[in-house]
Amino acid sequence: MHLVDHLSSSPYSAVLGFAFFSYAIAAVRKRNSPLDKIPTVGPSGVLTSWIGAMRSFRHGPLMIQEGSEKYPIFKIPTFSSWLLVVAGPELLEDMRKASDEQISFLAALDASVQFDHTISPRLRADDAHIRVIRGVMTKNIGARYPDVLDEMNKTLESLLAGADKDWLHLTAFPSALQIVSRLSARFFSGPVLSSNPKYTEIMEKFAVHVVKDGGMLSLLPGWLRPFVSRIQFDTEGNIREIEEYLRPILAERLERGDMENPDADSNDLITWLWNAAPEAQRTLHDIAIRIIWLNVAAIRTTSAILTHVLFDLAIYKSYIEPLREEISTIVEAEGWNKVSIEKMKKLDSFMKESQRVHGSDAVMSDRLAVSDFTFSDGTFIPKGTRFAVAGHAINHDKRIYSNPYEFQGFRYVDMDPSKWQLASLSLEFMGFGIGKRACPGRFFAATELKTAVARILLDYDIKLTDEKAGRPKDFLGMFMEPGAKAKFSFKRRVPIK
Ligand code: HEM
Repeated sequence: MHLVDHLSSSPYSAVLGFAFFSYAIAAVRKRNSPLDKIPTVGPSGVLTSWIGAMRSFRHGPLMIQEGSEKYPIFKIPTFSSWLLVVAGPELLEDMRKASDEQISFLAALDASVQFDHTISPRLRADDAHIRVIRGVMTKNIGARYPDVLDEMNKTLESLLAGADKDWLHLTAFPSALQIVSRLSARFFSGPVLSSNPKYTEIMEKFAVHVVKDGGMLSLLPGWLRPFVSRIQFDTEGNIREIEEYLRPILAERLERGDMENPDADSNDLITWLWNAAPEAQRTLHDIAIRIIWLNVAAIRTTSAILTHVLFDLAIYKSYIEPLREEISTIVEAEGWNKVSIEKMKKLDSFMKESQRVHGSDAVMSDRLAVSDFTFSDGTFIPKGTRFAVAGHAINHDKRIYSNPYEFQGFRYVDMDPSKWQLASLSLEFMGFGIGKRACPGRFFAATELKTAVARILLDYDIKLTDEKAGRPKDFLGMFMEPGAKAKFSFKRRVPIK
């Protein structure tokens, strides 16, 4: 029998017919899709894009680097959908200027971290916590600086207690997490909670839970999410525990009438959030979930940068002495305070370079088009499209940086501080995001991080525990992860006073 006759008279014909029909529909749909006009990195055919998805799974950051060098906006195939990436300066400027009603940061964030299940749907009720960070919290960094310094000293005393006589080996990222969660807890909610390891442990657990479990839940159908979420993490139980820690503090302040005129001890996030919240959200629960979310936003990001900076100090040792000299000269003349920390320009530059080279994800600043959106070059994306910025590629663009892959710790020392300080925003540096929803905590993060590194540099020597193995690989998929297991070692260089 001829092959065609065989196929047409066998069950294969039905399968083949169905496959051909599906392919034809997919091809027509694809041709009509507005995204089809946007250039693709990797194969873009209905079937071949699966090969591209496999490539992007293994080498996504490289494909994004390639796309950024060729196009201002492009897409790469992934297993679930196209990943749309913006890299060109004019298009980034369009994103910077766009309103939340056009492209939404929160809708994109919510889609990936699933707030309803990982923290609470009430988080969406109001933006009070964002107003607080941008306003009263940032204004109070100077006034509250002594707490940051005191907590840093206490944290180092306990974390590095074994480093007096010999090298102490510590797993890098968890140690940075410990430092940052204590500093954040002290600044956010005072010394009683920052010195309570159970409180900081729950906050650290939330930081992992929201990102990891949220990401996993987002891949499941909506009806399954509440069940899986309950199996993964006892969100409600953990929130209740945080409420119990906050309850006596809040009750005492309300009884004393401290909220309107906070003294030094009650001038913190608990009071600020209470005052900023609309009446209906002045509840223990609402304060607790907002503090949890701000901890999540603050802890992982800051700990990752601290780890990268400490790795870079251990590797580029020639920077250590000039940095120590700068820090000790300024501290001897002016003491430890927010202004003296701001004057540490070499330290600022070193940390910014560390963030540039190692600290940005391949794609970041996700947005969701909540209405149809047209970029200034005419590129159209329909309502409902998610897109992101080529963070790592922009930070390694040779049109912006000379020798972009070379670590130059003092690259920004003499550059315009409004654009090139650690906490500055610029479309040529992707660290704290872009536009109206750029990180509101960046000023606190910069002060906290510089204090931590300055204290460590003055009192300790640092090296990679396994110098031969070198620095761990940066990327885990599209994300910059500072290596979960890598260790660094510390040894005290000045006696304890
Ligand atoms: C080095 C440390 C940090 C880094 C690298 C970082 C980075 C970022 C980035 C990239 C975004 C998204 C911006 C965008 O999509 O355009 C963001 C948002 C945010 N960050 Fe940070 N962040 C850091 C520290 C902090 C700290 C310490 C806080 C809290 C005090 C904080 C609170 C937030 C909040 C609340 C948002 C969401 C803003 C909104 O809803 O508009 N971050 N951060």
